[in-house]
Amino acid sequence: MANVNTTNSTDKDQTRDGVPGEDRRGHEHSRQETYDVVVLGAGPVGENVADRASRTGLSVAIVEAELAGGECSYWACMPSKALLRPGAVAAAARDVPGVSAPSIDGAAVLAHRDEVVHDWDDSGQADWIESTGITLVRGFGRIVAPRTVEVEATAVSRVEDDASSASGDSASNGSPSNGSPSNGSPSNESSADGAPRTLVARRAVVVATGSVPRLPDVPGLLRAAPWGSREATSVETVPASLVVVGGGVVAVEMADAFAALGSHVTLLARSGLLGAMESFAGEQVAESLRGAGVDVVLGASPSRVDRTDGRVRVAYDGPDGGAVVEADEILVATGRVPRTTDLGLEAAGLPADALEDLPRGLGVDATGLVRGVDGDWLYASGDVLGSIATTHQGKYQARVCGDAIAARFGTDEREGVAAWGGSVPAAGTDPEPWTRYASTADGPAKTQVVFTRHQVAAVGLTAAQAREEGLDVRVVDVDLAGVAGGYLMGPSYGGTARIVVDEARHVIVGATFAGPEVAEMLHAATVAVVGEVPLERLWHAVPAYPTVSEAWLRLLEGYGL
Ligand SMILES: Cc1cc2nc3c(=O)[nH]c(=O)nc-3n(C[C@H](O)[C@H](O)[C@H](O)COP(=O)(O)OP(=O)(O)OC[C@H]3O[C@@H](n4cnc5c(N)ncnc54)[C@H](O)[C@@H]3O)c2cc1C
Ligand SMILES: NC(=O)c1ccc[n+]([C@@H]2O[C@H](COP(=O)([O-])OP(=O)(O)OC[C@H]3O[C@@H](n4cnc5c(N)ncnc54)[C@H](O)[C@@H]3O)[C@@H](O)[C@H]2O)c1
Repeated sequence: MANVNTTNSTDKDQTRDGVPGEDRRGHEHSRQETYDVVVLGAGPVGENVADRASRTGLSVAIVEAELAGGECSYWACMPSKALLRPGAVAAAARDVPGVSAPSIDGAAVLAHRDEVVHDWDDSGQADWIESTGITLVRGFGRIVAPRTVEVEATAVSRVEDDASSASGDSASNGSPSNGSPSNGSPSNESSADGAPRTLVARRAVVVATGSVPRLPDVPGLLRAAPWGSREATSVETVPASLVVVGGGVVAVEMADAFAALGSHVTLLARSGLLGAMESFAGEQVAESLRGAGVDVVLGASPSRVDRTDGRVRVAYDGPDGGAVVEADEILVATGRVPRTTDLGLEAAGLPADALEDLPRGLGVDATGLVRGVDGDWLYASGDVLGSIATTHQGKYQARVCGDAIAARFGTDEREGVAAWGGSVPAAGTDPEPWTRYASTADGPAKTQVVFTRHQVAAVGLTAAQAREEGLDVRVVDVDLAGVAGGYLMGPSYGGTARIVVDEARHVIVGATFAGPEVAEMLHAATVAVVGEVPLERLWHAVPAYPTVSEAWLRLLEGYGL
């Protein structure tokens, strides 16, 4: 068991701040180092927390078991979008009169994907981390006592084991997480002799360990070597045929990408597509996928999977009594679960109900502080919370969490921070919504874009969700084909824009856009929702002619303004 260094606050103990020390007390082979903050997981969320927390003079270590930059950079957001873009561009070009038929070179697309993920080499990310003064510790971290993390060198296999079955998923992205991916050949291994390192956090430990795919319990599935999203996004040879199981974001995006790359894709969804969004979104994406040659089977649940002679056979119950579909590969995209196992959270002093809830994620307040832990030293952000699983919302939580830690424990003045938002609330005190240290937007203003060629971009509540919350809402829809900017995109351009208006306040509480290239329409709606801009004021925001954004004019006219 690691020796817990109980030094507090500003003590400069045997190990210098943030610098690996020579202290070997208590553990036979363990090195003990003391930092103010230890972050578990260097995905986009962990990196952002670490960056923010370090800005008021706190020493910060970040522990990463695989690649700095996380799932998003190497196996999720970035490679998936690199695989999706060619199909969308080709479809858009096909719709413009006078443009010769575009073709897709699969090998070139995969080569570009390799560039986007920096050949799974995270040295750029590692360099960025080190350049900020944060210490990157390579290895698998586990909480062994309050404020104490032990880091084991055998990191890569442990996280893969955790993802088990289908595969682990992770991704990276932008600023902190914008650089290059890594390759799991650590530059900062947990210790030269392979012995665990013990990291003591004087102030806070932040769990940002992400999520892993969830596999349904279907007979024969595991033996059929199914793909998870990692296998799909890192594919080296495009299969001639692919069965995709699931109707969520991963399923529709990957079905679209592989269809564009030349696979014959069958998508089996147990209900409609994109069930968490407005129903027209899933219906239009299904139609678009069918147009791209995908066999979309709705109401289909796999009952048995077999692989023989390299071919996968998937029997499913569904329309007309079900059927069997055959393909070269099967991708399972049936959701993700927070990565909370084997993190030693039992040693963290979580209350019994929180321990029971761990498979569903860690419960935090609006600053990211885990509820019910003595001493208020445990924080969490991102996919591991089990609430929202997108990089941008995770990074938003991370900015709030990192800033709250920096403000609660830091010593240096942080330029710019005092200028807005006031003082940080005491640990355990809920901050006021929409104030500096509250991740309020996670509820009423969360955003998501689905990057299929017929995109879906949504913010806030669907009409059904708003009604469930007891709001008196009015819904306005506009056909994007009727907007001059839409017509100019191409004769077959079409889609839908919807706003959900809270009639009591005359503000938009939700908006959804479905159609080619609508992603960039989203932020205007997000600003309207977060700003609670009254419709009568929004009326003065004049969209330029002839852009697809003129849909806003039609939406307000549809409302009666
Ligand atoms: C196919 C796919 C496509 C996606 N596309 C998008 C998109 O376009 N846009 C979007 O916003 N979101 C997208 N997402 C979601 C996005 O990838 C996640 O929301 C995001 O990666 C979450 O970031 P995170 O830092 O919480 O977790 P992760 O990115 O999973 O990072 C967690 C990190 O912690 C490390 N780790 C775990 N346990 C330990 C441990 N014990 N010790 C040390 N390190 C540990 C892992 O190795 C990993 O690097 C996509 C997801 C998938 C699967
Ligand atoms: N563009 C993006 O922002 C993006 C892209 C990909 C993934 N992500 C994130 O990654 C997360 C995971 O994506 P996902 O698509 O795996 O999950 P999801 O929750 O979006 O969809 C899961 C799908 O699997 C189905 N399903 C669940 N259990 C099943 C079972 N036992 N049998 C058959 N079907 C079953 C559900 O009905 C649903 O259609 C999401 O939270 C998403 O936000 C985001």
